[in-house]
Amino acid sequence: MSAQVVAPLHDRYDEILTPAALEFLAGLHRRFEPRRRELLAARDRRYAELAAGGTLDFLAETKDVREDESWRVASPAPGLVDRRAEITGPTDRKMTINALNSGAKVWLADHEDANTPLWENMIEGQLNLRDAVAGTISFTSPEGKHYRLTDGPRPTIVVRPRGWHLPEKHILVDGQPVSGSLVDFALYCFHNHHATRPYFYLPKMESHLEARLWNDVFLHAQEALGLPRGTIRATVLIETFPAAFEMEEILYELREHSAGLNAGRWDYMFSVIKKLRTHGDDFLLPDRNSVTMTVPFMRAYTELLVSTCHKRGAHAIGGMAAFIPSKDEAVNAAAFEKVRGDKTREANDGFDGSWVAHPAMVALCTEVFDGVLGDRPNQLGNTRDDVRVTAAELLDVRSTPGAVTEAGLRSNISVGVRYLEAWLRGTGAVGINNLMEDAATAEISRSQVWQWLHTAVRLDDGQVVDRALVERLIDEEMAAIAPEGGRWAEARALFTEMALADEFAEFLTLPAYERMP
Ligand SMILES: CC(=O)SCCNC(=O)CCNC(=O)[C@H](O)C(C)(C)COP(=O)(O)OP(=O)(O)OC[C@H]1O[C@@H](n2cnc3c(N)ncnc32)[C@H](O)[C@@H]1OP(=O)(O)O
Ligand SMILES: O=CC(=O)O
Repeated sequence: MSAQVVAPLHDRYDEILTPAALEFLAGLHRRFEPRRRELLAARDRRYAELAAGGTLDFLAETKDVREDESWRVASPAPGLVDRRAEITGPTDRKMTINALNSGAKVWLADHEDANTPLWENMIEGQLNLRDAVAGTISFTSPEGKHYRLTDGPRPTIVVRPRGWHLPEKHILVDGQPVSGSLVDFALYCFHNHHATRPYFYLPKMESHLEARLWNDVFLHAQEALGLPRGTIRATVLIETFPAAFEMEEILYELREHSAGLNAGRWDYMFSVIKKLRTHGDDFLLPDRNSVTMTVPFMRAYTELLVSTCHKRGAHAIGGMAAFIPSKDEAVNAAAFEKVRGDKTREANDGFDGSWVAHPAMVALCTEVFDGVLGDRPNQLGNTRDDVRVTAAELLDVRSTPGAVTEAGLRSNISVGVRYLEAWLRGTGAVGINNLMEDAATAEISRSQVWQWLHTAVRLDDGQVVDRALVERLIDEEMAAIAPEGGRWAEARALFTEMALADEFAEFLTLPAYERMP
């Protein structure tokens, strides 16, 4: 039996949900679902060890991989040699065209954190990707503005599928929901491998064994589709605390298919909070917006990422500065200055390129990397032999300067509820207070509220965070938002539930997905 679709089939959905594509997906599901489940259970076991007082360290059992100087990842694939400016964003039709016209070298086409896994988003996203790859995509907005692809070089498309934890409840195999990761991977790969090389950004992995699972998925897919080994390429986001201790092993597992690593800073912060949320002051971060990339634990992580990548011939791609353009001139100038500073630090540290959230920032990122790369397509030769990062440095969260404040608590509440409201409506990335907010940044906000409450943190003004305070601030922040229409009541209820519950929700997207039609 093939995969079964249990959701409405709108116009053109039959072009994506073809019998052959569903058969391919069902084959992947049957082969890999038991391992996916086992690896998710392994995450839980590892967390239980941490909660019981354990710590993170480089793995003893993979020492040989780290100490073997001889191996390298595959040479950079066509379209992925020069990655100095990468734009990220959802795959809705208008933004797909805007991203492809942006002048970036790469477009991260996001089926993950900048997207809501609403059924329509997922399937229409695949249609948009297919039309984009074919070069036929166009769009007319409700206001009558026409969008089409401009002439000139276009970014290489790199699709970010959902993480291993997310199910796709609208497609069943043998009565079970399939993995969202496999749906996004399979449908894109199946429909586009004739016209383009299938490239991916892989999110939220917690171990090299999860990378091994992806590698086996690639091997199987290549064989099933008649593609030469190594055609599929993947850049892995190092964005969980455990993965920072396994960067080299992750490259090794995917070496035939590797296109490097990316420093997914926002999810990384979320993971630091999540994994050591009950460990007290040693792992207590100050207000979200005060944690910069230059604090010791973030610096250790990015330095290790660049040196690990370049030692193995892999690209190191920088992360997202969340400042976005504004209509207010002063705010806009400050946003560009902050992004310039961030990209300059990354380029000087040896990154080969970096991310921007908005087309208006592509030129800035390009200019900064041009300044360091010049005519070279990347700086893989900058092996950063000066870098030595210890486990203790990766774990040094305690040295992060800054305070936990009522303003920070309020901001976390306000951002968390606003983001959830947009998410429930089907929008996965929004601008709030001149910052790009997506699932990763919102995860930090709601996790800090949980952590500060459940460990009774004392704010800088002496107040202790307790249930009464959080409930009062939720009331006040909701009053300030003055919500009308939309899905505010559900967003507030979900945020409150996640903030106050004894059990920490592993991902905000899981309970939110249950509330989605
Ligand atoms: C932590 C991480 O995982 S980061 C990676 C995931 N996050 C993302 O990818 C976020 C990407 N960015 C975005 O989604 C958007 O920039 C937002 C939501 C933050 C702001 O979007 P808007 O409010 O539409 O911004 P703004 O009004 O300035 O946009 C101007 C134009 O640029 C377009 N645009 C803005 N960002 C993008 C983008 N990333 N890709 C393509 N087009 C974009 C808008 O669609 C709009 O087009 P139009 O003029 O043709 O209507
Ligand atoms: O996915 C990227 C991040 O910063 O999180």
